[in-house]
Amino acid sequence: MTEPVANPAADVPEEHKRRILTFMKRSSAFTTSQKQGLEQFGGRYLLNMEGQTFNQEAVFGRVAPLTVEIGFGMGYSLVQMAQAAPERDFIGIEIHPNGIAQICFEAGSVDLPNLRVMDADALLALEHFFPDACIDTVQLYFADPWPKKKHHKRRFVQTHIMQLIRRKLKTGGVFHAATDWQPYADWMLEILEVAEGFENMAGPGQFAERPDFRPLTKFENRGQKLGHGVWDVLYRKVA
Ligand SMILES: C[S@@+](CC[C@H](N)C(=O)[O-])C[C@H]1O[C@@H](n2cnc3c(N)ncnc32)[C@H](O)[C@@H]1O
Repeated sequence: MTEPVANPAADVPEEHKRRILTFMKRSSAFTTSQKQGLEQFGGRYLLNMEGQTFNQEAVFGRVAPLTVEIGFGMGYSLVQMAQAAPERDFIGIEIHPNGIAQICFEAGSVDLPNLRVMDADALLALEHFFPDACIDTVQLYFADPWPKKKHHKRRFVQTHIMQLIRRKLKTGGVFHAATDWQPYADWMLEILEVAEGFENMAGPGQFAERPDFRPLTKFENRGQKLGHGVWDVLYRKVA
């Protein structure tokens, strides 16, 4: 997997400049479907977190098990997951404008009722938008591995971020991550094995079997073509 390429023209909001970011903001011209995605379906699928607190009943018209995906990329696999699990609600969080527009198009094209999307840094969304103990699953698939040592601080899986996720998960809720970058897989295992309030669902020190419910993502597919392996970790919040 390659590191994201910096786009000097991309605008970085002031509040992001002072924090360690887990992403590099980049964007390209919208395709016709991406334009259509925002124009036709943005109103239905985009959630605005400004001054708001998440209320599942108000957003989805029901209370159902809730999955939040951090960094869904173009969103194809998240749409597939939501289609395959109509009994659950899904919220995808992404900062890549093309991905946000694309997922609106994909979801709108199949009239998907159980998905919403946030154009936000997931760390800010988790901290400010979601109440504590409201999420059943947080998933993080093929997150940027930030392979250089000086960038390890930008990896999403960090001890303090796992405690933020723990706070937002219900007891019994699950954190699920997958990566095709072995050093990041080892890094995640090392952090999660000692993370307070979590237990490894695969057994101490073990990676999990690839679960059937996780569709092949765009980056997983890319990794497979490069001959990379894939590592899943599944941790349950126990307290
Ligand atoms: C390597 S891509 C993987 C995309 C997708 N999950 C896949 O497997 O194809 C990682 C994505 O995470 C997004 N991302 C990274 N940090 C994020 C954050 N703090 N909030 C929202 N999205 C983030 C990036 O914009 C990027 O699209």
